[in-house]
Amino acid sequence: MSPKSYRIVVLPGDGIGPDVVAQATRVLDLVSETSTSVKLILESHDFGGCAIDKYGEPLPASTLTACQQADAILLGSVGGPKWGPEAKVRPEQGLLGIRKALGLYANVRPANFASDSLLSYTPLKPEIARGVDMIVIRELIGGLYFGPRQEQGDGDTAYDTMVYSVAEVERITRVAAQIALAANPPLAIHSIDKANCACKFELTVDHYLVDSAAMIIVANPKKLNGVVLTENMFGDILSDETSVIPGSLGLLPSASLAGAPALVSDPSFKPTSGIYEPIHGSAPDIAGKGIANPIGTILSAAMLLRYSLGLEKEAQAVEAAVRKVLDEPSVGGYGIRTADLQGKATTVEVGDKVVEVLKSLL
Ligand SMILES: NC(=O)C1=CN([C@@H]2O[C@H](COP(=O)(O)OP(=O)(O)OC[C@H]3O[C@@H](n4cnc5c(N)ncnc54)[C@H](O)[C@@H]3O)[C@@H](O)[C@H]2O)C=CC1
Ligand SMILES: CC(C)CC(=O)C(=O)O
Ligand SMILES: [Mg+2]
Repeated sequence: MSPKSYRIVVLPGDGIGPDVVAQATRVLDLVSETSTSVKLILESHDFGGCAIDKYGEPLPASTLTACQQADAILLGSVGGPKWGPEAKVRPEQGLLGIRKALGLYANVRPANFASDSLLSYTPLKPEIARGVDMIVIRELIGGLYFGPRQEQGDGDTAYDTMVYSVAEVERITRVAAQIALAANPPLAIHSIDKANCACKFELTVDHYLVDSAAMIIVANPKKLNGVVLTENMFGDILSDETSVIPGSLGLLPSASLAGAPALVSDPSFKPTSGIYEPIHGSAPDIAGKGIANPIGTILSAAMLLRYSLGLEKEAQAVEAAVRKVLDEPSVGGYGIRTADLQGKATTVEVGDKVVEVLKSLL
């Protein structure tokens, strides 16, 4: 039987985006070369600040069309000082625009990558960081980032509004419940600043206000183990905060989906398109230096293999390769970590090692 072809649109974006994406595409290319059942066809498109420079807009129609037709999308990051707050058009508008256009309301951000070997990099006490296992479920196309806003009077007053319909709250709550129920035993749901409707499911649900939740994430994060369900801006802020637990913003991946992630173990499994990206931004302070940590993007590629292509075995192999590279400093004879984890390795060297280890696992 000829291999099944999947079309992956790659949006490297700005700043460190192209560097970290280049390492994740090496991983996808290796999966494609090794597999007898699938072939991944990767194609890059302009998106973000680099698209503004070329076409005057961050999300050109050709990029959007390619994304609409893709089986999955891998994204780096967009933005930077060149297109700052004073700019007429901003890269971030393209990011919000593509999420909205593709209806990707469910952003899944696992913050469960801490391991004993990473504990020395977290600023938290090891006993506080050890054993944290939470998944942030962030509503992605509503709330403050999309509500009406306006300047008033002579510009000395302005408003932004956080708007949610009951239907929007219910659908993201359903995703959180499905993720919680897919685990055995089911995970607890911690709803941050929402009165929700998970009572229809046999699940433990508790509620926190966002200010105290922000404190708990660093003071006693295990209290939030399970699914952390929250709205768009709170999820954006809290998920960056969760990266303190494994030790770096460069480590954490995400999937943005138009529903609950499908699981291959479910007999009704149906792959779904989505955007896969690290949770960090374009990191202008280290852009161009070749030292960005590519792990969050490589782990995003693993999520892509799992949720959009149904390649669970390959996804696990990528995750295992990353674990080996981070957790076993003896692999290759030196600790392969970038500067954010107090290492000396370049972005490419980390990619080299992940690819080398992955070859032995696929
Ligand atoms: N999804 C996206 O494309 C996102 C874009 N942005 C945009 O990125 C730009 C920069 O935003 P910042 O507030 O500086 O946040 P940022 O996430 O880009 O960087 C925050 C800090 O984390 C470090 N960092 C981030 N990723 C890293 C990695 N992979 N390896 C090592 N260190 C890493 C940076 O060097 C910086 O010190 C802005 O224009 C912002 O709007 C921000 C977040 C998400
Ligand atoms: C433009 C921002 C909302 C991007 C961001 O920080 C994110 O999605 O995490
Ligand atoms: Mg963010």
